[in-house]
Parts: sequence; C-alpha cells; structure tokens
Amino acid sequence: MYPDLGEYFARREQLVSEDRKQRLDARTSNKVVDEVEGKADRLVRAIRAQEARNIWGPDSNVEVDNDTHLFPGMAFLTAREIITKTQLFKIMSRLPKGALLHAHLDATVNVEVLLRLALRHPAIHVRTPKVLTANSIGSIQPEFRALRRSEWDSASSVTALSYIPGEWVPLRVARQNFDPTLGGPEGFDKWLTSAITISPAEAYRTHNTTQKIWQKFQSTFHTAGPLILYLPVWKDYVREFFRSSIDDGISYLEVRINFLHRYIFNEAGEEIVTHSTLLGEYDRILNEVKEEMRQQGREDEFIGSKIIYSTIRFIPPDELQWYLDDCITLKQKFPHLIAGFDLVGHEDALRPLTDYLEPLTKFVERQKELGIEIPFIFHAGETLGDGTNADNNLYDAILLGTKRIGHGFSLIKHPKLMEICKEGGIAVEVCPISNEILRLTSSMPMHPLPALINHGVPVSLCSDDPAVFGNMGLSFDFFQVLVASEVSGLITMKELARRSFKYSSLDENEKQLAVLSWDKQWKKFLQWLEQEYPALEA
Ligand SMILES: O=c1[nH]cnc2c1ncn2[C@@H]1O[C@H](CO)[C@@H](O)[C@H]1O
Repeated sequence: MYPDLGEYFARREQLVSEDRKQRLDARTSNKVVDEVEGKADRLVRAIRAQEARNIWGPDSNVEVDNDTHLFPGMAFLTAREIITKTQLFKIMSRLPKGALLHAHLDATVNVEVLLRLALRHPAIHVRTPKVLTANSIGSIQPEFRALRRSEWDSASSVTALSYIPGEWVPLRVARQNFDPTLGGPEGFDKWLTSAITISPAEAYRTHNTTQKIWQKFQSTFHTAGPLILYLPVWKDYVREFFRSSIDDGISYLEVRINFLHRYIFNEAGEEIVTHSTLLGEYDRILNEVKEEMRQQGREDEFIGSKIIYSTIRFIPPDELQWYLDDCITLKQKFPHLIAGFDLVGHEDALRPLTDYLEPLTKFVERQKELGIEIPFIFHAGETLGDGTNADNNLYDAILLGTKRIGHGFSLIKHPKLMEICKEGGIAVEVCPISNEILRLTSSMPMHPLPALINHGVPVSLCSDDPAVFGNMGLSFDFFQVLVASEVSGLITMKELARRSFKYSSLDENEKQLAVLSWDKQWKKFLQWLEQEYPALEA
C-alpha cells in the first residue's frame, strides 16, 4: 500500500495538519503568531514536558499516599497543593485571562476572607441544634444570621455543656470561646471551612453520585448565604471579588447574582434591602475600584463588570413572573449592569426549561414592547444524561435564543446543536474544575472541552464557584486545561483569553477597547516570561 515510507509520512503529516486546522492555535485571532509568541509557546511546552516527568510522571519525587496516582490533569482537589508549586502554574497565574463569563457571586470570595469580613460585625450570630462535641462536630453545620439589636443574645459558646441548643451566640464570641479540645478559634475556622467548601474526601469518596455531591454543594450556599446577604458584608464581598479577580489577571467580570431572596439584611439586621439598593451599591463599588485602578495607572487591567440576573429552577412557573418583572425593572434602572437572565441550580433534579416556556416567552414580548434587551444566558446540559430533561435543556436554551450556554457539558452528544453554536457564535461557558468536583468527569483528560474547541465551537473558560471548589480566579482552570494536552499550548490559552471578550455582553466599541487593553497585558506577560526564564530559552 505504501511501498515508500517517505510517502506514508508525507500523507500522515498532511492528515495531522488538516485535522488540526480547526484548533484554536491554528485560528489565532491576530493573524500570525509572532516570533516572541512562538518562543514563549515553545518555552511553556518545554516546562510542561519537564513537569510531566518530574512532578506528574515516572520521575516524580512528590510524596503522596499509596492510593494516589499522579498524572497531569488529575483530580483537582488532590492535586491542588502540588499544582501551586509548579512553574506552569506560576506562568498561568501571570497570564492575562480576559473575561470571566460564568461565576456565581456568592461563591467567589475565599472562606478566610469571608470570615474576616463577617467577624467585623457584632450583629452576626451563630447557632447549632445541639452542643458541639468531638462526636457531633463532623455532622453539625453552623447556622448564621444577622440579628436586630433587640435580639442579640448573650450565650457564650456552642461548645459549652451549658449551651442551650438553638440559642444565638455572637460570631466573634463563639469563635473566641470554641472549645480548645476542638481546636479553639482555629478549630472554629476549620469547622466553618468544612461547612462551606467541598473537601477531597467528599468529592472523591463519600459523596459518590451527582445527587450526593449536589446536596453537599447546595448546603455550602445555604450555610454561607446569611453571612453574605448582610449588606455591610455584601459590599466588602463585592469589592473583594473585583480586587482578587484583578489580581488573578481577569479584566472583565460577568457574574451571576442569585436574586432568589427578595430582600437581604441591612446593618441593623432588618430584612428590607431591595435588589435595586444592591445594584446601586454594586455600581458604586465598581466605579470605586475602577477609579482605584486608574489612579495606580492600571486601568488596562480592569474593564468592568456586568450582572446576569438569576434565580433557581425550583421556583413554581407562576412565581417566575415576579422575578422576570423585577429583572426588567432593574434593567430599566441599571441598563449598563444587567446583561442577561438565567435559571440556575441542579439541572438533573430541578425543573426543565420547558416548565417555564410561558413566562419566558412573555418576558421576551414584554421587552420588545419596552424597547429593552435582556438576553437569556442559560445554564443547560450540565449533566451526564443523554436525552434526560437536563440534556434536553440544550434544545430549549437554543430555541429560546440563548446568547451563550452555561456548562453545556452534554453538548458534544449533539452534532446539530454544536453546528448551531458554531454558526451562531453561541459560546459555551466551560467550567472544567467545577465539572470534575461535581462528578461529571473524574479528571481533565476525560473532559469534553478539547472536543468542543477542536470542532470550532466557541468556548470561554470559567471557574463557576471558586470559593467552594478552591479554584480561585481562573489560573487553576487554565492550568488544568493546559497541562492535560500534548497539542494545545500557550497560544491556545491566549486564544481562549483573548476571545472571551467577543462572547461577553460588552458593546462592540467596549469589546475593541477591552481587546486593546488585553493586548498590552499580553505583551507585558511575554516580557515577564522572557525575563523569568532566560536559561530555558527554546
Ligand atoms: O454549576 C452550577 N450549575 C447550576 N447552578 C449552580 C452552579 N453553581 C452554583 N449554582 C447555583 O447558584 C446558586 C448560588 O448563586 C446556588 O444555590 C446553586 O444552585
């Protein structure tokens, strides 16, 4: 068939090149990869190859227990500490990431910071349904609430034998008086952390179905919610979200805010703060942070932020109307902030989009009458199902005109839908670490992301719930994607970051400016890379 192996290899090369034509590296958005970029790409490949052997592979001297098998792109929570020590992670931390288009606000600020913010306020209290002991600490979660002054309680510890279950203890006092045999104040912090984050044991052993891990996942929001939904904390939380994202190299944030609760608590512990007040505060803090950046000469590092109005898929369809009206009111008041509408929550267990067709289509009509535009930006297909309600949500999201798709994990089972996304520029907000922890995939090499990008489906890389999963910023998600391929390299990461603005809700002019600013960041990044790794010059 091939008398001459030379001919075989020529054909092989041609086939590989045709196959790779669709990949992001082959479709770079600013025409050609220049020399500096080419060099940087080779450098990163060399470091990746080295670490594949020395850290993740046969020559590894990283100490792990007997059950742990190291490999690039392995289970994130097991690998996290190791990842933070790699050169590749150092490089990904420096990479300008572009826009973050899928994150839930109430899971974006890390636990230590949230606790520090909450501890400033004497109104915040904690209680438990039982006295906390060495036996019960593993199964009892804290309940938090901001109380009115008249309700402030004087109980002094949830770990004292004299504690009357259900009594409120001031947060600071409860922490201070936490039983030394349970670790004292640090033990308190650990207890809180385990309630509002997912541990490796939960993700990979005990909560071994999507149903079980979602139960734990939901309970993290349930527990942390009252700390965040207290206006004085909420304001600091938002500011922290902006600042920490900027520090990670993210320059634009399109965040989902869950507006399920119609009111949140004010400083005095009254549940009367409206969504409109919240957005007013959001706007003010956003402008303050932008000003801060301008004053530091860093305005290129932060373009701004918009909000995707969200509520949860367990709302009865007739109640959705209230949220849709609320969303329209907010859009009219803050047209520059509201970028879209979404329904969130565990798709496998909750209502399918078809339950809401009537209010959703009316919502579209109403916008036409009012001359406003609030695109749907739906979560859909965040599932292992094939033909289940959650999987079928993809059809409805597309029929309803979704601007992007949140997760779209099951999209690769639908060739026609992939074609539509490709042709219509419907980007998929892919959250690889989230998918792994919520048990849709056991590691990065099994994730459908490469299938999507190699077929030319627009993709943006996202973190989803970094405070719960520990993937703060976007560096970890970029790392996991980069480390798990032999073909995709720095140029792929560049394309993912640079294109993210294109799929955002910025207007055309803003997008152009955002990309210009990003290009400056990219240049600086390349310079840093050259200075940092002179010896490794490829
Ligand atoms: O990955 C996700 N898919 C769907 N819903 C989510 C995901 N992450 C968080 N939430 C939803 O957002 C709410 C907090 O704002 C959570 O209650 C959760 O239901």
